[in-house]
Amino acid sequence: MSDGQPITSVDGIDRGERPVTEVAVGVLIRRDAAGQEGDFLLTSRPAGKVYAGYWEFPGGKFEPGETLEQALRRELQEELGITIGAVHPWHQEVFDYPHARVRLHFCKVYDWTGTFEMREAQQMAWSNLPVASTPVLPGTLPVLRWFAAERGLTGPLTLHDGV
Ligand SMILES: Nc1nc2c([nH]c(=O)n2[C@@H]2O[C@H](COP(=O)(O)OP(=O)(O)OP(=O)(O)O)[C@@H](O)[C@H]2O)c(=O)[nH]1
Repeated sequence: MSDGQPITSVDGIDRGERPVTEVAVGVLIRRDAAGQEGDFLLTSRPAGKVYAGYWEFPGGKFEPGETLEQALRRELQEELGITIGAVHPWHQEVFDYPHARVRLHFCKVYDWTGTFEMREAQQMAWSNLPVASTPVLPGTLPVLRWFAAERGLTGPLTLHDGV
């Protein structure tokens, strides 16, 4: 189920009703002195996970009883070693992958403390459009579209994916 939200199938296959896994995703953004949004942080998926090596925004699944903010705070601490400040929910999307149906709760984050540590041996890249770190996860592409719309950009979203 998806609570009536549109579902995007990554491969065009309709798998019918499936349980939805809630995922908290952090879109960390650097702002300039004037407060304008600039680079955003992408991380690569660690070896051993589905879509290993693909680039995404850091985050992960809610644990039982967690709120969105709690899940995001915990995931970014666990994966990156940072403590985030305010969480700004931005967009939600439901994606149907062969391995799972996920509802991605994308949140903007502008403030954090601590030093970035790649605790899952992933890579990180401060990025801007068009994104050079490819391939990106299918469920990550909409974020690049939203950035392009907000920033009034019409060119390619990535340098190598042909999108
Ligand atoms: N973190 C993250 N996950 C995404 C994004 N886009 C997207 O489709 N996903 C999907 O959301 C799910 C997140 O699961 P995950 O494996 O990263 O979560 P986790 O860290 O809790 O993993 P684990 O507890 O299974 O090890 C995956 O199915 C992943 O393919 C994204 O931008 N960021």
